[in-house]
Amino acid sequence: MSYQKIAIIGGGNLGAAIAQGLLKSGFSQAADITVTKRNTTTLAALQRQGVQITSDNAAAIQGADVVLVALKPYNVREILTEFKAAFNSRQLIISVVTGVFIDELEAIVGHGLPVFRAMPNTAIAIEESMTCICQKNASPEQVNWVTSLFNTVGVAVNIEEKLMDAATVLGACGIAYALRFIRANIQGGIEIGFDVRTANLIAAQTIKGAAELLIRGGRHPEEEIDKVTTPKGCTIVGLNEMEHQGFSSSLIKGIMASYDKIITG
Ligand SMILES: NC(=O)C1=CN([C@@H]2O[C@H](COP(=O)(O)OP(=O)(O)OC[C@H]3O[C@@H](n4cnc5c(N)ncnc54)[C@H](OP(=O)(O)O)[C@@H]3O)[C@@H](O)[C@H]2O)C=CC1
Ligand SMILES: O=C(O)[C@@H]1CCC=N1
Repeated sequence: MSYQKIAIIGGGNLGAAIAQGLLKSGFSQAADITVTKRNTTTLAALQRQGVQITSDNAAAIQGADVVLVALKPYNVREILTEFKAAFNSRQLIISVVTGVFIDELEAIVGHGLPVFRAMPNTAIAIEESMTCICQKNASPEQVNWVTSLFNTVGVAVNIEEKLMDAATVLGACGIAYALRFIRANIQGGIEIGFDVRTANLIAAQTIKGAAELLIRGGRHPEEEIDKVTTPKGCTIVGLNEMEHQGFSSSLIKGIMASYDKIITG
């Protein structure tokens, strides 16, 4: 089993970020990565690093051991169907497309190929993705290979396909939610006296530290919150005011709205 040549079909925000992560981590050599897109001008930076950039999906798929599909949900079926003749029985397919089931992809690419769905996030560009993976038709070796790919560019976890939509909301959309939380901290920080650059640094590093406390310590957030909330102190006053304003509730409702959008289309 040799999976060296990777074709990323759809080099947009996520496809390009995956190529960057594969390069940066050393998982792939630039010459082994091909990225496709109709307007290739936006991929000049990858091209300068030696990645093959093309609009020729058929050639990219034919030359690949692994075809990683990063197209939009609304045109993925049509595009894969157009190029279905380019797939062969030795390939492995990975789709990062939201809401498109393995059975649908399998029916298009044929050959009984191992088909994976992966849900990374844009932090894959800096090897810090959280990636949820599920699969069909794959051997344990193939599962290990795909898992190790995503572990190289962050942290990977294997889940059941029925949880992929939830993984999309929590892990992939979650990047935007976390960044909006950081932005709100910056806005508050400016109001209490910091310039934007300093507020940005303090907010981002503080949130990174909070996340690391959970990841390294394996703890529940409330255990760490208890260590910060001095009785009669300023933290609990701030927290309670945030909750009076619906902080946790608004986040949970946002997560549910996002999930409903995937389910209902
Ligand atoms: N962005 C994110 O954070 C995440 C996205 N996803 C999923 O990943 C997928 C991609 O999302 P995202 O990268 O944000 O979307 P983008 O729109 O940025 O990327 C899709 C790319 O596909 C290209 N494309 C369109 N038609 C073709 C074609 N015929 N051949 C080759 N390329 C084509 C487009 O470029 P052009 O028009 O130049 O061809 C575009 O750059 C989606 O399914 C999304 O749900 C999953 C997790 C996170
Ligand atoms: O917003 C979206 O639909 C995509 C899926 C996950 C992140 N971005």
